[in-house]
Amino acid sequence: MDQVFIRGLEVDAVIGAYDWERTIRQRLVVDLEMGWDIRPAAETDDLNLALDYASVSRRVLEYVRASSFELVETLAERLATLLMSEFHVPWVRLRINKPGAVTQATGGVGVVIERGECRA
Ligand SMILES: Nc1nc2c(c(=O)[nH]1)N=C([C@H](O)[C@@H](O)CO)CN2
Repeated sequence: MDQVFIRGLEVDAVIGAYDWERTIRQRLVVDLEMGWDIRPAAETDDLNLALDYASVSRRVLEYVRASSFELVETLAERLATLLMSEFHVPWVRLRINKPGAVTQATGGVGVVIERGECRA
């Protein structure tokens, strides 16, 4: 299946399991790959038939900024559910990187999840 992607979406949120983390905002970086048949949009050159990466980005930023979960796992699951229900995305691969969490992990730490069905 075709994909629409968003890479390196940076947003600050309350996220963390420890008491000190509940009082600060920390940087998260979100990467999304979303299954989407791009042919209807390509054939008509019509944004209404495309999965609008700008709209998705705005919604994800709004949701993450307002969230305050302890685990990146919880945030990842909620975001996947949101994308599938609000944007009718049939399949999503989602990475949440919390780059400041482990100083020695220079590439960051976090989770990658895939949800939904990726039809061929
Ligand atoms: N698998 C996870 N491990 C850890 C998480 C998490 O969300 N998922 N969170 C923490 C702490 O909040 C950490 O980021 C503080 O530095 C530890 N491990």
